[in-house]
Amino acid sequence: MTCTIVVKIGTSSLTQSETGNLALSTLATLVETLTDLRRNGNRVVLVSSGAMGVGRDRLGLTERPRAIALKQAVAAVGQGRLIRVYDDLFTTLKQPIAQVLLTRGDLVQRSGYVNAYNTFQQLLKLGVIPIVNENDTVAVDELRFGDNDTLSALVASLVEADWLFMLTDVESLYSADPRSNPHAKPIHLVTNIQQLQEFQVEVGSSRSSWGTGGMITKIEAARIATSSGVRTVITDGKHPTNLKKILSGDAIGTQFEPQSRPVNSRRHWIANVLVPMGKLYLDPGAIKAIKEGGKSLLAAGIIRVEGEFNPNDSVQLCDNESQEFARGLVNYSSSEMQKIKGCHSEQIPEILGYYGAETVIHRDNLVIL
Ligand SMILES: Nc1ncnc2c1ncn2[C@@H]1O[C@H](COP(=O)(O)OP(=O)(O)O)[C@@H](O)[C@H]1O
Ligand SMILES: N[C@@H](CCC(=O)OP(=O)(O)O)C(=O)O
Repeated sequence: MTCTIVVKIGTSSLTQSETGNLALSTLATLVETLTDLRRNGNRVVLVSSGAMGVGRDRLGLTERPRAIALKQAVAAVGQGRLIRVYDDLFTTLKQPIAQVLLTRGDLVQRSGYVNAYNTFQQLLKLGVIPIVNENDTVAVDELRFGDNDTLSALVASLVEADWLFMLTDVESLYSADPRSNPHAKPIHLVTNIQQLQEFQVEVGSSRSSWGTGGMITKIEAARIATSSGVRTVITDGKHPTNLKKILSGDAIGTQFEPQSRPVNSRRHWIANVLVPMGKLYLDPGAIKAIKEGGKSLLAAGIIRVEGEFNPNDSVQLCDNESQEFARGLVNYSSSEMQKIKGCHSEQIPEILGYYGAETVIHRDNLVIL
């Protein structure tokens, strides 16, 4: 059976740890594997990190740049080089590729999201393998994905993938960071993300010298992807041929099973793509009505309002322990919300001086996390 496959490869797998040079044999094997998968009728997307690592190598920098302008300049140097190498390798096999550089800002407008969806569909229909990276050279902090693990999960859900593979420098997720804990045990199957608490998985802060995020962003990516119905695998990037074995049923790496009832595209966009601009703290009655009754949020249930936002912005809904349990699009600005919080809906016209929406967040614009 053919399927849609997104493969994310991290800097740690693309480069040699001792020299920082490109790991050419890994790249060549990856290119051969992806081309084979494509020729067998699958739709394939590659999310490749490496702009910073390759740019650093090209410029002979020995330390990770800290200044934003320098980071953006290094990424600009590296991205061109990286795509050139990919194009040379894929062209040897007569496989067309496309470069797709995205920032979160490109997807936060619903129209931008739909536009990106259409472009990916067209590329995949043409038999092209899109190679995606964050547009590091222009991305500003508030509108960055920040790491390619999150980007790959959002791309996987955007293209309605069946599989997301995150290739890294460890064979799987372990019960603890294997770099610092020699007794860490591999985890083979995660049926839902909450299980990681039961397994008492510790996520160390270590990451490869040019990687971003470490294991924590891979777990968050697995949460996003599985909630959209995408089966997710964390596995070793040094052996890309394992992708075929995993697709044929071998239990290699860590597999995260997709949720049986994935959220639809619009809800996924609200929950994972939009950047929340504020927080609403709710009373227990409102929390219960939303979580158990699937109801809209009314002003009466709001205890506290944080942040500055406008109508249609996304906000986080939190309980009194500051735990976020849902996200939604508001019908009122933060200054209006400060005035109407705790009030009954009938009082709103009198307080604000006009008739606004009856609900603060309509249930169609609310997603339980
Ligand atoms: N529980 C864990 N299981 C496996 N690896 C972990 C864990 N906690 C932390 N890590 C670290 O995460 C690193 C991989 O992340 P990163 O360097 O960002 O890779 P990449 O460049 O592939 O994105 C591993 O080298 C490992 O040291
Ligand atoms: N966009 C950045 C990659 C950021 C990132 O997530 O890196 P990694 O942890 O190596 O996957 C780059 O191309 O260098």
